[in-house]
Amino acid sequence: MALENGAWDYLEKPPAYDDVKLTLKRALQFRDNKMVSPTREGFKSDFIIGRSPVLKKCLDLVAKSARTDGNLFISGETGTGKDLIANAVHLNSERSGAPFIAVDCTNLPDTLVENLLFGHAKGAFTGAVDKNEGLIKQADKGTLFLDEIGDLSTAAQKSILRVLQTKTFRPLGMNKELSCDFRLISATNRDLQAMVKQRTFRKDLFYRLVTHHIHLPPLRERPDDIVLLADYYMEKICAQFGIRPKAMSDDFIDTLMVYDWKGNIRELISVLHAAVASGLNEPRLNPHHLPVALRIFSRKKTWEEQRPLERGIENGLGTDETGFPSLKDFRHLNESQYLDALVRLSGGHIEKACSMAGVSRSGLYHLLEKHNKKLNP
Ligand SMILES: Nc1ncnc2c1ncn2[C@@H]1O[C@H](COP(=O)(O)OP(=O)(O)OP(=O)(O)O)[C@@H](O)[C@H]1O
Repeated sequence: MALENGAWDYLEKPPAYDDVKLTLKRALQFRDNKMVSPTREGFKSDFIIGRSPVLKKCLDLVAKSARTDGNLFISGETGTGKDLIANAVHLNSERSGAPFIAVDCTNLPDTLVENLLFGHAKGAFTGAVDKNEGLIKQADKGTLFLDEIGDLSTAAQKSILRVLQTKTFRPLGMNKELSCDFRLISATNRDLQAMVKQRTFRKDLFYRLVTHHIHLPPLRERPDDIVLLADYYMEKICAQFGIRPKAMSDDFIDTLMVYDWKGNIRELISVLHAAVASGLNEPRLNPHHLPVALRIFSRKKTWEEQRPLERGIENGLGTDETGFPSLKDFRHLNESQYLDALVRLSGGHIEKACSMAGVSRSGLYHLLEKHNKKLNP
């Protein structure tokens, strides 16, 4: 009844910490998506997850670009969402009622490019028993998305440039030119500017492509988005498995946040799939459900980041000036290690812990909160 009357979610008593956290996170994300910047008013983007400042900036550009009709070029590492953004631009543009035609330019043989893009007339070559409408004609009034444009051969670059300049093309075996009206979006994870310098990509084509340019940041540069994406995809993946969404422990999330995500969001989705499969019968996922290579990477990185400080402490601060910790860091780490030992040795009993440490209850809770630790981890 409560849900029917507009409640966001409900929690069963006694509420588990993870459940409260998950529910609050979802509610905050929902609120954030509603409080979009004025540039994005009316822009449909609830399928694009993330609220890091860098992503928000990109989305403002995406929304602006959707309102215009100039060619858009999207760059970014593999798996950062170039395809997703191209779709969002089309969906939010005036061309959304017409087709969105995507072409993967990887490994397109020269012999096929013209036929694929421009189509052919009946009898144009042996085997052409029917006429074939090429992708450019299919994208008429809509959007043509050339994915991995950096992989186009020189010959194909020339053909595309001509279409962009004249807005006409000629199907194979036809003796007249046809006109076309499409918006071009292109994307690549290669450094197109460097390719122009090396003369492996045409400069004139490059300038035609980049009326608008959006660069999607890699996931490791927006770690806050990792948590939101993990929540979003955890729910989806669990729904695919036909199970309740699994909670993720703080350690699990920390491990994800430290990883470098070379395959970006695509890699995150596949890691979550693997984790769900590995912890299928458990309500909460822990780091041991993650692939070993990922855990080793994250552990090593955390260890290396902490190393100068820990080394300093282990050596009684030694004599080496390099990596000498600030007093604040030194105190913080000592305090944190002290709390770990206190929690362990007191067995998590508050009275015992207070008496061992000689602090008040509120003092101990304050310290635990400061270090993001719990008495009963
Ligand atoms: N911000 C996001 N929110 C939700 N899902 C995302 C987001 N960004 C990417 N994804 C998802 O990540 C996966 C990879 O995204 P996409 O295929 O768009 O990446 P790409 O940059 O085009 O990769 P490639 O260069 O390899 O073609 C897709 O499943 C996509 O839906």
